[in-house]
Amino acid sequence: MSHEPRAVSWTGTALSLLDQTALPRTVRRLDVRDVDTLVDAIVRLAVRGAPAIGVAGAYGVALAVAQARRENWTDRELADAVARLRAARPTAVNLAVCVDRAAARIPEGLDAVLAEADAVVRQDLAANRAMAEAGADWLLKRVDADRPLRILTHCNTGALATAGVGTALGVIRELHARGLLETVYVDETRPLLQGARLTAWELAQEGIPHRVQVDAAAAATVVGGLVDAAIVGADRITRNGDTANKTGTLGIALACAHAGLPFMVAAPTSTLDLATAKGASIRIEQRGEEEVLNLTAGAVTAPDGTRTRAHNPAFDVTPGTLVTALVTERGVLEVAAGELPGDHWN
Ligand SMILES: CSC[C@H]1O[C@H](OP(=O)(O)O)[C@H](O)[C@@H]1O
Repeated sequence: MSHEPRAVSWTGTALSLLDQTALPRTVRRLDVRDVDTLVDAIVRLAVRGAPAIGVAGAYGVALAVAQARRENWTDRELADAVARLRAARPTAVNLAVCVDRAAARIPEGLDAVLAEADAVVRQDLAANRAMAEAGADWLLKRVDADRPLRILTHCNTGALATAGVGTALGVIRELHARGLLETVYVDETRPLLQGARLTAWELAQEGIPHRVQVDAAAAATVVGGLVDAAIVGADRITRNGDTANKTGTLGIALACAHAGLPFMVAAPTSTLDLATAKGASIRIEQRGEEEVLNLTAGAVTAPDGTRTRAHNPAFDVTPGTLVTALVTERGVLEVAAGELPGDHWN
């Protein structure tokens, strides 16, 4: 799949979302014309992925301005709608940053808000391209293999999570384009299966060789020498390089450290939260227990929810000391070796 059709696009009067809850079985778009429908779409991951929800948030401010005009909202009502949009999901920093960027343009009118949202898209497209190149260059130098590489990835970090070719999946696409990718081990990424449903769909569309594995297999895949590196995305990176990403990421980083393999994080600088010193301060989204308990595979269901509870943190935090390389559009930092984002970018 190229990055068309895009996960998020503005039609001129509505926000068009590729409904990621329906993929891969059904490809359908949602035309969203009001803020609370967009908030709901973000909360239930119809649109998801840190950069993509940043884009949706920026255009969501334009929806709010148009809705305010249509429904004669007061300034307070408009501000409240923007606040609901900004708070839809707490961990990915891109949402708040991009909503704030677009909201700052409200006094100039709808066209200015749309121009800011368009700029968010352009910047993410360019960042994706830069990260794909830089990440592939760094990894090929680091691994120094005379053969195509085997990569493990987690969740979905591709065109469905960004405005372009992806973050970690952009690096993987670049390796494939250079003829230097043997295969991708794709963690299914329970409970919502972003890997098995979305990453597999993107890779299959482009004939990129891959195999889906249960999340619990990731450590043995790494330690067993089946891959040369792991590349993941991020939702929020603090000043010391601590990285919030989809639950399960920390285990992969620990396995890579144990196996002496590169653990790479690919994220645009729009995912950096340099105002936060370390990962312990990141608010981790706690999602509904039903996502864990409603096991759909094999029609197995967990015991009655009244006694069987579930723990469903949407993300975990990987210490920067386990991040071999942080790939951004501004270059690659070897965080574990002491090159910290907070020291390099203000
Ligand atoms: C391009 S990074 C996408 C990032 O967002 C995902 O989370 P979710 O599917 O809950 O939005 C995951 O953490 C990915 O690494």
